[in-house]
Amino acid sequence: MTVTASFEQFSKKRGGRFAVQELTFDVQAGRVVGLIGPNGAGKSTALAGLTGLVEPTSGRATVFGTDYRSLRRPATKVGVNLDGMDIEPGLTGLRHLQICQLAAGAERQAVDQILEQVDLAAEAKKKVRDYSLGMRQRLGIASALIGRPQLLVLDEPANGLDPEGIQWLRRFLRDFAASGGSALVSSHQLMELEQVADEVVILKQRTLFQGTLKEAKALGGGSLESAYFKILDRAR
Ligand SMILES: Nc1ncnc2c1ncn2[C@@H]1O[C@H](COP(=O)(O)OP(=O)(O)OP(=O)(O)O)[C@@H](O)[C@H]1O
Repeated sequence: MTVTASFEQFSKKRGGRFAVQELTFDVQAGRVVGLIGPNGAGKSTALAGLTGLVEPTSGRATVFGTDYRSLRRPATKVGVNLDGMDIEPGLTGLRHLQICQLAAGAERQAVDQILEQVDLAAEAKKKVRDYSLGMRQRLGIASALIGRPQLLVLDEPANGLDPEGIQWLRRFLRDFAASGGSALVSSHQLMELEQVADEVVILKQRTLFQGTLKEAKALGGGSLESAYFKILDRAR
């Protein structure tokens, strides 16, 4: 199995205390891994560490066996959409994606293909300020896809999506994994994650659980949500 992302004893102190402590797990090709935990658990910090936006205090987080920052054309390997990666509201969706395409060194035709893929072709010439939250979310995913990466790192991708959008995201992630891609996805939407993840990591500064979705659900009598609350309760 090919490991596409790896945390090895990854720890990060923020504001004098550990936001994440000794996080260790791998993401393998063809797998969707869900990263869950309460607000402030360190999920965004872990994803930022993986994508070179924060330096670990100790340990490592790597993609394809190396630091994200040392990848030559990172967007062709790893597609990233994190919280706070705001899109300039005065640009059209099309223009935003063209800029991403140039920055990624991707082919020009990728822009139209990916707009189709995320169902935004009809709204591509609208300004981002006139997009709904769900449309902005899909544009963010489009930006992550522009370099045709093999690994996706997505922070709360289901936020703001309507039921159709959620269904689209689920199908998209399953197809992406079926074609050999992998994804590390943080989410608060446990019911949603239950539909899409192969593996689950529950984080609250430290790892409280890691295993397959099946193992997690078994702990909660068949429900990821019940397992999640049980595991958090035990850790109190
Ligand atoms: N730039 C920062 N400076 C100082 N502390 C920070 C910073 N960013 C995050 N933190 C702290 O690190 C901890 C983890 O935050 P983080 O955003 O990684 O959690 P999260 O699991 O993504 O939360 P949420 O689900 O609310 O998005 C929190 O205690 C937070 O206050």
